Amino acid sequence: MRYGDKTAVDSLSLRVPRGSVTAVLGPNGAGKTTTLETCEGYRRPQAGTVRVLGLDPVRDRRELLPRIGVMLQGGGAWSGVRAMEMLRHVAALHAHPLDPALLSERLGLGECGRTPYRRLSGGQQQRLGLALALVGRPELVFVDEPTAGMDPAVRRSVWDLLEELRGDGVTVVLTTHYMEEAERLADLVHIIDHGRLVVSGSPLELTRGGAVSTIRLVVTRPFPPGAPESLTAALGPGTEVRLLDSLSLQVTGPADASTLARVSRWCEDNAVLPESLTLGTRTLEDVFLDLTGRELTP
Ligand SMILES: Nc1ncnc2c1ncn2[C@@H]1O[C@H](COP(=O)(O)OP(=O)(O)OP(=O)(O)O)[C@@H](O)[C@H]1O
Repeated sequence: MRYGDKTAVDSLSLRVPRGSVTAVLGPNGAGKTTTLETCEGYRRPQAGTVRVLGLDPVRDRRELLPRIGVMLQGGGAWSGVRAMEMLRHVAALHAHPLDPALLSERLGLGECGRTPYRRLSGGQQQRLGLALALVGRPELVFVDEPTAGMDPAVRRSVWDLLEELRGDGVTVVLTTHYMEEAERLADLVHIIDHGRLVVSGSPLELTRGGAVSTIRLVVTRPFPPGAPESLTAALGPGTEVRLLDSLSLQVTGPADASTLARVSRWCEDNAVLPESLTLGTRTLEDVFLDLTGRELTP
């Protein structure tokens, strides 16, 4: 997919298993929304093929639309329409809708049912957007940044709902910036950057790739100059040391007792007083950084 000279999605090849939750993860401008919009039939691919439930999203739109739900990143409702009015309207367009009252209750929209769309808070607009995507009992739902702008409690209730959908056999494709969201919800994560696939796998496969883990060292006074290089030399091959800030660094490599002992000996030899030394598995953030050399969330 190109916009003028700009290539937004480039030779991207993804497959989403039925009944799974698939997360498309990537930094701003990676091409996530363009990918989703192409699957939803809003954009015709300039090259390549898209099939959704076996159908062509542009050519077979009439057949496909009743079977999918779409939550856009913003908008999707008239500015003056009241929340419940909109939900009931969309429900009425479907053959076997969910009960709008129950769904709105579930998403905590009860108290703002009479509020015009433009006066809803960002989080309420998001929840209404999700309700609109789900009310027609879709087989497959596309959700673009479903919990952006939501407070943590509401975000968790949306996660519960998305998990229930999977339990009911609904296929969920979501884009997200939140690592925690992808790690918690997704069966399969596709990390994309500059419109290309960087890596795919389950969160566990990606974060536990081999025996690689991290050790995080936090110290009480700033590290001496050249600390990462000297620690790298002390640890030997197979480990990588990255300064996170003046008081903390991260070692990536085999997080075993011998590496821990060497880190601790290096602290002693360099008069560095550790405040904490913690072992952790890698996050999807680390995976992205390793593969691209850049941060996922700026
Ligand atoms: N309508 C458009 N016209 C021109 N360029 C566009 C258009 N839509 C997107 N782009 C560009 O295409 C690239 C991919 O954009 P896209 O919105 O698909 O990324 P994204 O991963 O969804 O980003 P975000 O996380 O910010 O939503 C970006 O560089 C963006 O600036």
